Amino acid sequence: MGALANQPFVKMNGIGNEIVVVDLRKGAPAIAPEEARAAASPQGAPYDQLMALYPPRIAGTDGFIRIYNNDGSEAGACGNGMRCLASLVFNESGKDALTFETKAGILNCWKAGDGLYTVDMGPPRFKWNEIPLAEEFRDTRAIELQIGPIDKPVLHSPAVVNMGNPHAIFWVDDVNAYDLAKFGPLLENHPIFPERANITLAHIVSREHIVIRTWERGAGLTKACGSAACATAVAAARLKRTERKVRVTLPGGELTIEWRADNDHVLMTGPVEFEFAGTFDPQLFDKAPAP
Ligand SMILES: N[C@@H](CCC[C@H](N)C(=O)O)C(=O)O
Repeated sequence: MGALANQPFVKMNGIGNEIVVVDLRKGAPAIAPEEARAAASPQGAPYDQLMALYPPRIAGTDGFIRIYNNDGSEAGACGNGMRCLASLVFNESGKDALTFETKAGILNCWKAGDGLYTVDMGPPRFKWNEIPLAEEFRDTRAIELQIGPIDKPVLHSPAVVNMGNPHAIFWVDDVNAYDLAKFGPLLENHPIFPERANITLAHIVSREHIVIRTWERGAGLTKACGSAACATAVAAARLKRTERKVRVTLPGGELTIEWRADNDHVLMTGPVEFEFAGTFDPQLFDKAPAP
């Protein structure tokens, strides 16, 4: 028996990023890739990311979180999912601040008022081997990568950032003018990204406002990707094109992102929405398709 059969779940969204939260604090094995894929099927609870909450492994933390994409792969960070999961733990615990261990490190969350939640996503990483990239680039503010005809590229020179996950950001004038469903998978799986990458189109509207659309590694087109919003804000500020605090508009809503000058951490603030609660049918996992 795997981890998810008969397991209660909560379906939520973070500005349209489809999130399923599973509370495994009573103990359960790690979720196998085929189980994660079966859980995301139409007979399960279709999601972009599944957030699995395990008992704390480090004293002083509120739990250990593992994050799964709907293709069964594991993600390091998920900003929208963190807000959703934290909102549930805030409700049950009455606490004002929470600390979770994730693959991307220790993340703190707190209530920001007006139904908003802030997640401290930690510091961004910029070195080529931290993104990671397959070859050395000394300056990751714009790397040599393009798609389309060699003399007339459709997209080119992305900034790359690791924000718990690998991100590539292409600067454009209109995020809706590109077929991201076509270019996204090509770029996500480009050999320059040995661990694949999240692909974002970003339009800088002003020094305080950016509009983005993201093709997510392991999940495809989503209405919102919180870590992409963080990565984009950081990349734009690094190029001195924006302030360190910006409003980011995504297809599903808005986030406020602040790259702190004092400790280098990136703070993401936004809402969450509860949709429904359910229980995973064990038969779903009997029929789990082979990878
Ligand atoms: N939607 C998430 C990011 C999801 C992780 C990503 N697909 C990956 O595997 O890198 C967010 O809100 O940050």
